Amino acid sequence: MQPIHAPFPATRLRRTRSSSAIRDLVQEHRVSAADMIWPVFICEGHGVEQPVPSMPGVLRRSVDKVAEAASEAYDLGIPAICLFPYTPDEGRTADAAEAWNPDNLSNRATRAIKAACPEMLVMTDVALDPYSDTGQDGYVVDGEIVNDETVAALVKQAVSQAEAGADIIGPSDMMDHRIGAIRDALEAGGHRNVMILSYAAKYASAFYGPFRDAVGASGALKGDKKTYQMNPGNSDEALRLVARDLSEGADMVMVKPGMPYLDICRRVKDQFGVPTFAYQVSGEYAMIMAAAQNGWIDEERAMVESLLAFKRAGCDGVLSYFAPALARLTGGA
Ligand SMILES: NCc1[nH]cc(CCC(=O)O)c1CC(=O)O
Repeated sequence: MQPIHAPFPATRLRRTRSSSAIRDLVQEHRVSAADMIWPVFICEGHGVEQPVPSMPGVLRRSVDKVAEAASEAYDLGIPAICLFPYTPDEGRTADAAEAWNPDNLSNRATRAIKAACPEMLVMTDVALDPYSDTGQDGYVVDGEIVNDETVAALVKQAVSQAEAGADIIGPSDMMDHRIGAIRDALEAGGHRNVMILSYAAKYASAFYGPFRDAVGASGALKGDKKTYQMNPGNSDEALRLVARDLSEGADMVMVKPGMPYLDICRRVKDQFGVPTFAYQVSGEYAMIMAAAQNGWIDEERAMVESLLAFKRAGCDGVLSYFAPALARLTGGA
């Protein structure tokens, strides 16, 4: 795009910045509750709301409390919530069988949210890390994260989530061919309208640290995730992953983390034109909150500015722990 540009003073670009009214009128991008998917942490118990120390303002909630919070969030204009279970070490096994238990924490929370607020879209996480004794997203055999055996387990996990009432399945594991395998199983099981939001371009990132505390995975994790999550030095590879996942039946795609990867968001949106999301992950949230709590930046302004960046980069929506705070600030959809 080449803007027509008359020489000064015919053109004074400050004219359209000269009052709040004109600034609002010419604003290109906006972010509101309607753009948000809210990630929440669930724990066992009743009436539990437990702060996550490395994520100020974020709680682990028991199923009853998560259902309550989901209804409140929907009333604030947030259309979707994404569930992450906290599993204590004793709940983790070599076969990760809890992942497809119809009564596991995630599936109980899905049913409770759907009962309390049927309109709220429930997104669930497909990966073995909350349930594996290694903290890895896949099975480990002789030190290798084995792909195909893991995919078979992920399919069982995804089907159990769909049966519990999940609207959006979010495979975050980065195994090859899991989207195709899950899509086939959903079709075969009659779950034709269950959507898949693929964590298509998920990087092996230092910014997941606080999340691993929140779900109890920090102590469990052995090694790193570099043989399946992406190398932060790559971007063409992200486009190949998105193309592959779309060809296997993903309805929507995600780039993760968010702020360090806005170039990837833009390339994905430009190249594919599909519903594109970014995950502003735990470490990004923690950085902003830590600086704000030290009085070094303004929390509200930094929050809005960081979320607006995703819209400008071409994202249709954002997964962010700031969702309720943004919704309260902007007054809903
Ligand atoms: N399947 C794991 C998973 N799903 C979402 C996150 C991170 C989210 C965040 O940091 O907010 C992770 C962490 C990881 O890959 O180790």
